[in-house]
Amino acid sequence: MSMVGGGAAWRNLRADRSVVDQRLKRETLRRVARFARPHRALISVFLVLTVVDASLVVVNPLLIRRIVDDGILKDDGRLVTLLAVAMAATSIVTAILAVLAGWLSSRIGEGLIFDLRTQVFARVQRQSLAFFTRTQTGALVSRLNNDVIGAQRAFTSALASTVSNAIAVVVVGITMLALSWQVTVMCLALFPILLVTSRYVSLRLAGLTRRQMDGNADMGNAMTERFNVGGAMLLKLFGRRGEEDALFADKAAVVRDLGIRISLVTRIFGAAMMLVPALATALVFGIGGHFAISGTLTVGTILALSTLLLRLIGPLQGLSNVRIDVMTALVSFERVFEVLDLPSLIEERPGAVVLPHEAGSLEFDRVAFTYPRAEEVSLASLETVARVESRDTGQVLTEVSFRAEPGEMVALVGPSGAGKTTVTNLVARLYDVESGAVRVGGHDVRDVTLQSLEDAVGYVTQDAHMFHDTIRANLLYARPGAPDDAVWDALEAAQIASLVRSLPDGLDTVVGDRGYRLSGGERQRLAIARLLLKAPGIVVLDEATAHLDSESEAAVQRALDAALEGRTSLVIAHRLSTVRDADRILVLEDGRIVQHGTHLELLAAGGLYADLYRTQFLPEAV
Ligand SMILES: Nc1ncnc2c1ncn2[C@@H]1O[C@H](COP(=O)(O)OP(=O)(O)OP(=O)(O)O)[C@@H](O)[C@H]1O
Repeated sequence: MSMVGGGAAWRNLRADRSVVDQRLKRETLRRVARFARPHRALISVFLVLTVVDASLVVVNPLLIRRIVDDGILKDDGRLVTLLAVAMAATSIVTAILAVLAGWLSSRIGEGLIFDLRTQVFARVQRQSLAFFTRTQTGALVSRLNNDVIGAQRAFTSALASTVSNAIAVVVVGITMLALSWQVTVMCLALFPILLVTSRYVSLRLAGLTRRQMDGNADMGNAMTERFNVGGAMLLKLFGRRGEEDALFADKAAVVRDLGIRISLVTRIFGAAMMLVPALATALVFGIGGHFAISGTLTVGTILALSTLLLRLIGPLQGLSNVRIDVMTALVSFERVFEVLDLPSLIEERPGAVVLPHEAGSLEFDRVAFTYPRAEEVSLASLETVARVESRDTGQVLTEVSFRAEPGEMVALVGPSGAGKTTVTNLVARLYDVESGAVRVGGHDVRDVTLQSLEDAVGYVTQDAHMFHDTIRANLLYARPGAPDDAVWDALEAAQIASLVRSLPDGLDTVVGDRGYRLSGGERQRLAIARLLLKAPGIVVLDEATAHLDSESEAAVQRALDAALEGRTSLVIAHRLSTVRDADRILVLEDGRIVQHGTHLELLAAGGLYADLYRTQFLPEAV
């Protein structure tokens, strides 16, 4: 048992036995085989090496027997030397085989992890926005990491240990029986003790380990929630240090107590692992010794038997857990497949047409919309991840119809929660309508390719996200390969060039999470520069509500003028200048358009717009 060490046995002990009760679908096995296909040459070589290595396990005990019986006891010095050299050679070959097999196993395993990871990433990336709003992405990522690694084990540890253990048990068992069937049978009678103990321990450990993992997760969650700026601030503002200390101590105590129990159970198992072979060895020498005295066994045979015995324990114990090992790996595969099979709410229709880049008009035709519920978008098996929420948010948009001709600006106004952001989300299919249609350039957005739609529509949101990367990389995200001239032109038009020029690293300044901290206004102007590089036909814009000082306000305004110039735009308006300039204003209330018209028309008509004007737009002007 040189290749698969005790580590596999330990992992087995901690494995969750409930997996064995799961019914395995034939389709899963077929898909697993499909995943393994590209690696089949490596897997075959690996298996051959494993078989050779497992068979070599009996060579040295047999050499010991010869060395004692024919060499030492018969005073044959030459034979002793020869056999000792043979023993050393066997050990060296075994060591080389182990290294080779380890290398192959990691190539297979890592190759498989790579295949699974890249496919899962691609699939998750193509999920609809709803999936990300409903799923705790951090938990999904760690869960998938574990499952991908669990699945990989099917091919390395599980496969290797099963083959190698089975071969070792057969070869060692036959050799022992051939040497002395009486002694072998008596020794084997002791092994059930080992198997029963290992079963008991694994049952206990599986439960305890699961609880410990839950406890650790609980503790981790408590820390991550409180050790970020938001959580830490809440804690300070409410002066809850004492209670928080006590709560955390409770969680930590659970982990401590479980740690002690796990260690105790582990030690019981360790003691049994030591005791059984020790008792069996006593039997070999006790009974074998008597046989030797009566002349039916040689001394060398007894020594060979006792050595073989020790090499039988690991494989026997490993085989008793094969089912769990294989099933655990396959269940991991199933979980990964589940993600790979997860349909996205936003899929491209077969035969979708390419939307022309300059597609100008935008039309909402009797649009109704309800946000999807958690169970519609997240994974059932990720029940701890998907926040179960049965509450239906109800219809958010009802009968929304309007049209923006090419080059027109339509402004959306309305009280908070009226559905303004929701309307903008439907333009680039971040969500799909429930009924009615959204048309861009006369095409229903569901009939065009996602790529061409995403190219035709550009967004600038209030809190424009930047990757933790350089300004250049963030801008080129909109148009890979754009020359520096184009980047600077966009920065100029977005009124942010002088700031970038003043930074020591210029375009190579790192922004985004933990990068150079941009102010709200700067961030929005950078986002506008990104949009200008992309140069979409339609622009969706959520104006910043945060109060900018008059200088950056003017800069943002000039940047916006550049961004909207000659483009069809849908703007969530927060500024008086925007509503004044808009070709049409839509007043939303509770998901319905209650008024529409130009600024002057609406003011004259009175009603909600006139109220909003007085409370929202007018104070800004004074
Ligand atoms: N991801 C979501 N899932 C479920 N409901 C949502 C989601 N996003 C928004 N809602 C709900 O939809 C309604 C409209 O929200 P929306 O964000 O479109 O309003 P808004 O007019 O943009 O408001 P504000 O001016 O405050 O940003 C709200 O009642 C809100 O609770």
